[in-house]
Parts: sequence; structure tokens; C-alpha cells
Amino acid sequence: MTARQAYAPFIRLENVAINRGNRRVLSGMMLDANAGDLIWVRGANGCGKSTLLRTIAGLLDITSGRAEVEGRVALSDENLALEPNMTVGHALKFWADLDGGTPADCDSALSEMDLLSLCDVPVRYLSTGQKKRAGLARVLSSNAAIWLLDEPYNGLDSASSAHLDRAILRHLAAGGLTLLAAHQSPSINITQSLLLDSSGQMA
Ligand SMILES: Nc1ncnc2c1ncn2[C@@H]1O[C@H](COP(=O)(O)OP(=O)(O)OP(=O)(O)O)[C@@H](O)[C@H]1O
Repeated sequence: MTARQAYAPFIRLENVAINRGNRRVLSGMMLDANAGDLIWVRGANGCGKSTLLRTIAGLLDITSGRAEVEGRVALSDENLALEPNMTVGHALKFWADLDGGTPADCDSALSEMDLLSLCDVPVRYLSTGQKKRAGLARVLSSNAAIWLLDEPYNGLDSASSAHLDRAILRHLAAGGLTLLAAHQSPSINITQSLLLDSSGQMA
């Protein structure tokens, strides 16, 4: 959390259930996550990890239970959410502006995700790994207290993974909160893991 964020972030889920279409995808979700926490969300394909992150981001409604999210949220998932025709630099500054970040936040995120040399390249020309790094740079430059990272290491080379780890650690040390959905354990220390079984319940 930076000085610009007045309140400590938290996420509380109490017996949350989420339907998608006519199907119950998640049920019985409980979570109490606070500033400085790194929560690893894990489970088999289709168990509901992305659904959980998208719900906390406010993109999906809960069906029952109680969900409280305090703090600005930034989500990185398979949807890049950067305008394909803008250059990387402009696209990031556009979003940072909306998300409470500054041009300086953008420059440091571009540097951290090794994108400075691609600043003037249209987003649509980026490779898979470069797109992933650009999506993560959007989160890093957002000034959000809560980072929701869906499979953030997929497609990243080892240098970029190490940069991301450092950025997460700095975010946590500054009072941020991170939920990270991944099949592999993160290489940095987690606070707790949230294991979902194949029927979308906490295992
Ligand atoms: N729009 C939708 N309508 C109905 N069902 C959906 C919709 N989107 C996802 N689902 C279903 O919700 C379930 C959970 O999907 P989700 O993407 O959250 O899983 P996941 O754990 O992130 O999977 P993976 O590890 O493969 O990324 C899946 O069974 C999926 O088919």
C-alpha cells in the first residue's frame, strides 16, 4: 500500500456461492485476507479459480453469501485489457490514469517488466510473453492495493518471473494484498493457500 491509499485493504468472503449460467461453480467460499497477505488459489482445471478472482474484481455477482472487498483492485488474467491499436506506452498510461497510477508508476512498471524498448510498439504486435508482461505492468502501475493475478507466470521467462516476484514482495511489504491463482506453487512465501476441489468447494 502506498501513501496514496488511505485504508488497509482486506477481502472477506463468508459462505460465498457463485453460479455461472445455470450451474453452481463455487460454493462455501471463506476467506479472510489482509494487508501483506499473499494468497495462493489453487485447484484443478475448471474448479473456479478464475471465477473467484473475477468475482473479487467485481466482474461477476455472487449468488449467495457475503463478500466484502476494501481497497482498489487490479486484475491480470487472460484478457489483456489493453487497447491493441495503442502503443504499449500509451495504453499503459491510459489505464494508469484511470486506475490512480501516475506516469512515473508506468515508467517503473515498464522498466520492471522489461518493456521500455517496446514502448512505441502497438500492443497488437506483442508476442504472447510480451503481452503477459504488459498485462502485469498494467497491474504494477495501477496503484491498486489488491492485486488479483490469474496464472501470472504462464508464458513468462525466468527473468520476468523473478521481476514479478520482486514486485509482489514490494507490494506486500508496502501493505498491499495479492491473490494469485496458479497450478504451481509460487516461489515466494505465501500466507495461506486456498485449495478448491473439482466441485468448486474449499478442500
Ligand atoms: N460464462 C460461463 N457460463 C457458464 N459456465 C462458465 C462460464 N465461464 C466459466 N464457466 C465454468 O465455470 C467453471 C470454473 O471456470 P474457471 O475458469 O473459473 O476455472 P479455473 O479453475 O480458473 O480453470 P483453469 O485452471 O482451467 O484456468 C468451469 O466449469 C467453466 O466451464
